[in-house]
Amino acid sequence: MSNLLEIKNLSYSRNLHSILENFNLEIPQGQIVGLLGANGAGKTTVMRLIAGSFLYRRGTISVQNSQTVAERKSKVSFTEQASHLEMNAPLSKIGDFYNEIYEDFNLTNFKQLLAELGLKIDQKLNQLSKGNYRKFVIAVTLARNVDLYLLDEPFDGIDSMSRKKIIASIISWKPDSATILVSDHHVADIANLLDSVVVIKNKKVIAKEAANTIREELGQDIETYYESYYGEENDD
Ligand SMILES: Nc1ncnc2c1ncn2[C@@H]1O[C@H](COP(=O)(O)OP(=O)(O)OP(=O)(O)O)[C@@H](O)[C@H]1O
Repeated sequence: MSNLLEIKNLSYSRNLHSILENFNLEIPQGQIVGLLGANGAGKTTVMRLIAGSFLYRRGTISVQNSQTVAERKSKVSFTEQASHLEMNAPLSKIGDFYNEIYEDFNLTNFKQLLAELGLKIDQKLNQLSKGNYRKFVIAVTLARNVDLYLLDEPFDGIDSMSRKKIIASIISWKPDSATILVSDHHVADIANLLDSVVVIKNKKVIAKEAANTIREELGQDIETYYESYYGEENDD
């Protein structure tokens, strides 16, 4: 299986504060991978670096063998890109807007995802509750046809029954070739979605394991596996 995402020896600092050091990560095509770590571990930063919203000086990031920011941007759909939208616009207009700016946007899929998530196309963005807004962000992110989807805490503010429904929608929507990196603090809730997990701590990937191995060979659930690595960050 070829790697869709390859991050090699990545180091990244912000305002002289080192956030990632010699960070390495490989993700095969077609997998749904949970990016786990405590608050401040660097999950959002890693996604911003992959998506090209943050620039790095040391190391390499390649998505489907593309390393330039412009090429990566065309291959990645990131939940954070759904910001700075016209809040007074109905979802139909936002769909049309995305359809104009992204060649890979699939309007039919967008409408279908909205319907599956219980949202109406004529609702205005500023009329959505926090949870429904998050559902819209998931729909607009997944409606692009790209190699890699970055979902940063996509279920934040969504009630647990809706989470289950959304996770079922993602599983049924996902094309075999699509790769998803998803962060979430409610590990148990997303466990069924995941093919593997990656744990970030002390600026690095400290653990990476297939979900099947965790369950069948280690005899643990994913939350217990994660908790065995969770703890205080080193203050170095
Ligand atoms: N502008 C900044 N200058 C310096 N350090 C920053 C800046 N913004 C973020 N950081 C630091 O970067 C680190 C990683 O933050 P990041 O948001 O990526 O973590 P996270 O794992 O996504 O956290 P959370 O789970 O709380 O969302 C944190 O230690 C944070 O303090």
